This record gives sequence, C-alpha cells and structure tokens, in this order.
Amino acid sequence: MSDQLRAPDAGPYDALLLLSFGGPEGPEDVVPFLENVTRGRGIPRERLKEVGQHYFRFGGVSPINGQNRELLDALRKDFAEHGLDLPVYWGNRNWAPYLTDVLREMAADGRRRIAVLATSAYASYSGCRQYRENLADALAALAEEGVAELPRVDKLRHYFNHPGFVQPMVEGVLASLAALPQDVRAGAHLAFTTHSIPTAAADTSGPVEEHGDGGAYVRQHLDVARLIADAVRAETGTELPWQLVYQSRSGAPHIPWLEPDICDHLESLHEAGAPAVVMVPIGFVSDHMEVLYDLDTEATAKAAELGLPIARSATVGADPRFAAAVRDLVLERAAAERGEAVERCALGALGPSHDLCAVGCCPARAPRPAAAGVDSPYA
Ligand SMILES: CC1=C(CCC(=O)O)c2cc3nc(cc4[nH]c(cc5[nH]c(cc1n2)c(C)c5CCC(=O)O)c(CCC(=O)O)c4C)C(CCC(=O)O)=C3C
Ligand SMILES: [Fe+2]
Repeated sequence: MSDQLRAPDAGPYDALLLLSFGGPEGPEDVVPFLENVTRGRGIPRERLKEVGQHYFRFGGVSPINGQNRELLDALRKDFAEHGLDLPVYWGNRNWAPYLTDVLREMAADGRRRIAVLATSAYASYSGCRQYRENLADALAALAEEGVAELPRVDKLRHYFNHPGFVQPMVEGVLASLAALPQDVRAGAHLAFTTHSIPTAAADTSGPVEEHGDGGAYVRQHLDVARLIADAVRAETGTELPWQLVYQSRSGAPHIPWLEPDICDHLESLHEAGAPAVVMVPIGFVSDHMEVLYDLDTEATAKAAELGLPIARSATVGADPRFAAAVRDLVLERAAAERGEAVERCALGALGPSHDLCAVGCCPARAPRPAAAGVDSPYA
C-alpha cells in the first residue's frame, strides 16, 4: 500500500478531547457561568457586573460554544477524510458540557488514553496550567466516584507557531487590509492583540529557564506577530508598522497587568498620525466574547470616535487548515509516545513547544495538582 493510502496511526491514543473554556447559552446562565470562572480568583464585583453586561448585550449567549461545535465538525470531517479513526469528544472548564462529565462518558466508552487539545495556543497559567489543573480535578472526581480505570490524559503541545494556526491569520490580515479604504491601506498599522494577564503571571509563564521579562507568553506572541507581519510584507511588498498590545484586562487595579491596552494604543496611534489600523487577535482561537465585545464593540467604537479607519482580522476558528494542524499534532504526539523519531512542524524562531510541562512551568499562586505534566499524579 502506498503511504497515502495507509491509515494514519493514532495509537496509543483512542480518543481526542477538545477542551475549551465554555460560555453561557442564555441569560439565566450568565451569572452562574461568571461564578464558575471567577471562583477564588479575586475579581472585583464591578468588573463582574460589567462583563455580565457584555454577555447580556448578546442575549446571554457566548459565541464560544457554537464555535467549538463547528470546530468539532471540522475535526471529524478532516479525520474521516484522512482515514484517521479517532473519536472526538468535547468538554469545557467552566460550562456544560463539563469536563468531568465528558471524561466520565469517555471512561464508560472504554477510552483509556486521551489526547487533549486545549483551545488556547500559548503558555501561561490561564492558558495552560489551569486547563491541566481542571483535568486533574476531573480525574480526582471520577476516582472519588469509584471509576475503576481512569483514562490517561496527554495535553497536546502549544500550537501558536504551527503553520495551520498562523497561515489562516495571515490571510485574515490581507483580507482586512483589502477592506480598508485604498488611500489609507499602505500606511496601516497592525495591532496584534492578546489577553492581558498579570505581569507576574507573564514573567513566570513557560518553563523556568524562560521566566522573566514577559516570559514565554510575551515571547511566543511576539514570534507569531513577527511571522504574520513578515508574511504580510512578502505578500504586499509593504512593511507595515506593528505592535503587540493587550485587551480584556481584569483583576484589581493596583495589580500590574500587561499593557498597553488596545484602546489606549488606538489613541496613541491616532495622535501619532496613523492613517488606519488592523486589529489582529492572535491570542484567541475563535471569535469569542473577548473578540466580539472588547475588539468589535469597544475598540471599534473608540476608533470611530477618533475618526480612525479600523478593521479586525479573523481568528482561525474552524478553518480546515487548523483542523489539519490538530491531526498533525495528534499524529506527531502519538509517534513520540510510541518512541518513534518525529518531525515537529513549527514556524518562527522559537521551535516546537514541549510535550510535557516541567515542574515550575506557569506556576499557580497556590500549588495544586495538575495532570499532563512531568509531576502529574495521574501517570
Ligand atoms: C490568557 C487568557 C485567555 C486565552 C486562553 C484561553 O482561551 O484559555 C482567556 C480566554 C477566555 N476568557 C474567557 C472569559 C473570561 N475570562 C475571565 C477572566 C480572566 N481571563 C484571563 C486570561 C485568559 N482568558 C485572566 C488572567 C482572567 C482573570 C481571572 C483569573 O485570574 O483567572 C472572565 C471573568 C471576568 C473578567 O474578569 O473578564 C471571563 C468571563 C473566555 C470565554 C469567552 C466567551 O464566553 O466567549 C475565554 C475563551
Ligand atoms: Fe479570560
């Protein structure tokens, strides 16, 4: 049989779990959802009221669940088209379908070795370890219930620099530039945006060797921003000025978070005479609430007030190239787990991210058990 026809081997994995944030599906879900998200996180009441309003503006429905359903469809379609016989499940950290429930279902279906794709592409406590803690919590809950054989969960590596994540965003930027008025296009600024996090969390993001000065979180985002800016220059022949900026700040005002905020950045650009801006939300996998509210609503209104032409480029969402990248990540990890030599696909200067988080990678403020790392209590 030719290579093309041989079915790809996902062994030892017998399932893929799409693990996401979760979001409300109606007005009555909003407050309990926010309580789930912020339990023990010290978010001021005022901020919660304000974020609740963002959801109510959209009928209490977060777009994230619909986007995950589309991604599930894209993954199943891609796997079927490539002869990869691997069932795909979906569970969330903060809303139904809950992670614990889906892992219980997977165990009952006889799944023993699960590859996990988190809908978060970069290192950080919020984007990586917190998902691993929730996996450990879910396994602990199943053990408590007396589930005899707990499945083993392996979280797939960070994919911020995988071409299947980067290339759709390059196209998105080109499309946004084309949508700007012709006379301002050539001078447009690219504002790459991601979720602000406390500077202390950024500085300790990634493995211990990468701590300090924004840590792996900032370096990974800068690498992706540079890759996209370079690809756009190669395509348009114009070097557009760019900067990495932040959005969706939360937490108490006296705690430092990554800055500048996108809205302050728009003001500075306007003052400096920038003719137009494309916002590029590289920190997010789909157009969820942070993108629809903080960029498409708030920042877009700020730009209108300044008279600054603005566009927002697409996130990868359910792009077939992203689905193919997920297949690549599963097969890469499967081969590595079988002890085979693997080629790991990665663009940019940083190289492919690690499979297993080391001790001290993206530490929590208060240490808790986390699965899928070198010190996981669930081997
Ligand atoms: C790095 C990062 C990502 C990207 C990685 C990833 O995707 O995981 C992300 C994604 C998301 N964050 C989301 C929602 C929220 N995040 C909050 C709060 C926080 N996020 C933080 C960080 C991140 N968040 C942090 C440091 C906090 C402060 C509280 C704490 O220290 O933990 C709050 C509380 C209210 C507020 O303070 O904003 C909400 C409601 C949704 C769902 C959106 C939807 O419904 O469509 C998604 C995808
Ligand atoms: Fe968040």
